[in-house]
Amino acid sequence: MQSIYRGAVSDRTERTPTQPTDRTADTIEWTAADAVSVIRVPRASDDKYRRGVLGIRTGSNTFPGAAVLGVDAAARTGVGMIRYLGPEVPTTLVLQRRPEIVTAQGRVQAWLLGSGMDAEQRTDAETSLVRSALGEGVPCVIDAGALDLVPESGARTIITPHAGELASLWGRAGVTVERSSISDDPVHWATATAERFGVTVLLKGARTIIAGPTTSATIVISVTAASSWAATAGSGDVLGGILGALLATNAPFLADESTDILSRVAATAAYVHQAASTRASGGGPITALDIAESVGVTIAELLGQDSR
Ligand SMILES: NC(=O)C1=CN([C@@H]2O[C@H](COP(=O)(O)OP(=O)(O)OC[C@H]3O[C@@H](n4cnc5c(N)ncnc54)[C@H](O)[C@@H]3O)[C@@H](O)[C@H]2O)[C@@H](O)CC1
Ligand SMILES: Nc1ncnc2c1ncn2[C@@H]1O[C@H](COP(=O)(O)OP(=O)(O)O)[C@@H](O)[C@H]1O
Repeated sequence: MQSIYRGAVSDRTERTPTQPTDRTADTIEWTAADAVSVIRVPRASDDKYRRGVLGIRTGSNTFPGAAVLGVDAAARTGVGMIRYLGPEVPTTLVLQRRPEIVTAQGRVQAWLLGSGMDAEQRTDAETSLVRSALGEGVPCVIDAGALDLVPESGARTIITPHAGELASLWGRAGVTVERSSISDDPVHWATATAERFGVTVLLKGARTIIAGPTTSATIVISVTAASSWAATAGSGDVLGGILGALLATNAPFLADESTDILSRVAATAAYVHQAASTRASGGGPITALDIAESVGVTIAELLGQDSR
């Protein structure tokens, strides 16, 4: 497999990612080395803008915590800047937790949209702000309460539903499918969703499945959690932040729609999330914020293993 990063970013990313070996059926299990090949290490010539700016429209006055969790996770994944542009209550909480966050509008290289939103309660103004982000043409992550807008999204979109949210997405498209059917056959449903909606799908669960829209090069990737302590409220909001940051920092490489780059970035986010969960857990219970807080050191360990 040829690295799409060849000669592009840093010494670390100029190598060819490992050829995945753990194939079962048509699915590849993502490895630490695969994940490292997608993590962009800053260079001396970088500044905050060159590293990538992530725009985040998440949270609501009902679910402000989701915004805090996603922002914190994104910041710890390593991104040049985060612009958080949400309602008043989450904005206050985000700034209390992370004073580094910029709340002014401006250019971004990727968007994270929807965690902690409720599509039923979203105001027209909020909906049009999400639509406007989707229309900018930069890569987007669509989660939770913005998933109803997937039919309006562009090709460079990654959606991050759990099985229930995916069942609702199909229901809105006129196809009734039970949540349990999706959980029973996530590879089928992730693939079918990618084809039907023309987006990259990260279907969350104990075994997370990533599938891209149909091309001859399409691969289906799985990321299997080492334990299930991450099945806790807000854990998916943390994943959204990790993914958004990885998208923003990989923005220069995302223009080529003929590659599986979006799937690789999504798989890396799921890998970092499960590795951070494992590290934070140490075999015991964790909170979503524990996962976010262990992301930085988890990435450091992944990069360190790679250099040995
Ligand atoms: N701290 C926060 O602000 C959090 C916000 N969150 C946000 O909350 C929103 C809703 O996400 P969800 O995935 O929870 O919602 P969903 O609407 O996807 O799923 C709710 C489903 O769970 C079922 N359910 C509810 N309570 C149950 C119970 N006690 N036992 C069994 N089933 C039950 C409901 O019938 C429904 O089918 C999203 O926007 C999400 O991002 C969540 O991520 C949790 C943390
Ligand atoms: N049984 C499980 N074992 C391991 N990880 C899980 C399990 N169930 C869910 N997860 C992971 O936890 C996260 C849950 O996300 P989500 O369902 O969106 O929760 P929330 O909306 O509360 O943030 C996802 O990353 C998912 O892959």
